[in-house]
Amino acid sequence: MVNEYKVRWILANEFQLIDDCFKPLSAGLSQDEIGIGDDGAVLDVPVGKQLVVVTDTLVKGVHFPGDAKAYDIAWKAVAVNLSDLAAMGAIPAFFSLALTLPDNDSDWLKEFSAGLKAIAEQYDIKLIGGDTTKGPLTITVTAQGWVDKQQAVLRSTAQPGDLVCVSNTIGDAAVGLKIALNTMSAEVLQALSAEQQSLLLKALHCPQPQVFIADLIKDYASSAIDISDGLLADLNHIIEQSSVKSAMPLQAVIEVADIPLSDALKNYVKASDDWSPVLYGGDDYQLCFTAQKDDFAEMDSVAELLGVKLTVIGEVGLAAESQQSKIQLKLNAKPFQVDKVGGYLHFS
Ligand SMILES: Nc1ncnc2c1ncn2[C@@H]1O[C@H](COP(=O)(O)OP(=O)(O)O)[C@@H](O)[C@H]1O
Ligand SMILES: Cc1ncc(C[n+]2csc(CCOP(=O)(O)OP(=O)(O)O)c2C)c(N)n1
Ligand SMILES: [Mg+2]
Repeated sequence: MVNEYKVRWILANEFQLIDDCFKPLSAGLSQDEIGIGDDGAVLDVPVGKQLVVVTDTLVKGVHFPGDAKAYDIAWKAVAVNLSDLAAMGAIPAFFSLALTLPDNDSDWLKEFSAGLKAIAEQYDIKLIGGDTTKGPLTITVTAQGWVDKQQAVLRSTAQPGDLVCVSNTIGDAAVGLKIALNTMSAEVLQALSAEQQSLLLKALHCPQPQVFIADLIKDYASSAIDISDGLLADLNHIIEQSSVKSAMPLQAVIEVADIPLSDALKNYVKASDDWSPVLYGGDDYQLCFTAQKDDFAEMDSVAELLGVKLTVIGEVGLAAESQQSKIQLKLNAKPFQVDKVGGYLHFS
């Protein structure tokens, strides 16, 4: 059945909205390609490459606070998708945008399209289409990228003896969320300078997807995942899927003290003795990957040239059959217990 509201919305606004806000982001396709304006986009696939397709949705109140800025919402909706592509070792090329809006607020849309433009320019990707409907604010982005044939990096190919590594720092966005939602005690908040608080909020609202190390991941990582649900939960996907694929019972032994923290997070952990944002906070959009020991030094030196810090936090090994958790945590070499291992769950 035709949705009356959608029809009204489309007739009144959609074409103007698309022309004004989104069509400019489609510029730069080749003469043979078709972007925004027809029933579908038509795109060339470079010779020798495979297409990698990812999609993620952001919902108001679930993925971002109700008072988040339109610019930041747009940035994050695209960033989380580029993060998935980077984890596959793929270079992003295009994205499409399914937008559900509660009303036609032109100031909000201008800000939203400025955020889209900023991230599209930063990572050289083109908007190739989408859909616009009326309803509770929800943004779904689908992104496409390329990887050399059969070189995509999977979650399921870690091997015993591999190092477990992460990019940059972990836990910033989860503590940023505590600041945004005002759920941190005044005492702990005092341990963070104003500048540190604003860096943590930036990590939450404007994550930097690790696009620039996608090629390195492709060339050196034995498996990879991006950290959206939390370090332990996402590493657990690598361990579980690699155990199935290799038909070996794998585990990861992680040294919590080696997990790279920003100065703000060091202050937070010191003041609160709470490791949960680091271990299962989520929203990091850093990469967690495994690599053979012999490959790490070379990979790390190239990453450094690209301005990305890589850190070894543990090692993959064989688990005892009786072992309950496939991730063993240590803090300064002593067994470290946490209340839960799970990360963010939508239906818990
Ligand atoms: N509604 C769905 N329909 C089909 N596949 C889905 C759906 N939701 C998730 N998936 C697939 O399940 C896998 C895991 O999804 P998810 O946990 O969202 O991964 P990520 O953290 O990388 O976004 C992915 O391959 C994803 O494409
Ligand atoms: C208002 C608000 N509450 C909670 C969070 C934390 N949060 C929401 S969803 C999520 C996990 C990532 O989202 P998901 O849809 O699971 O992404 P995917 O794993 O599919 O990439 C986290 C950490 C947030 N970012 N904003
Ligand atoms: Mg997803």
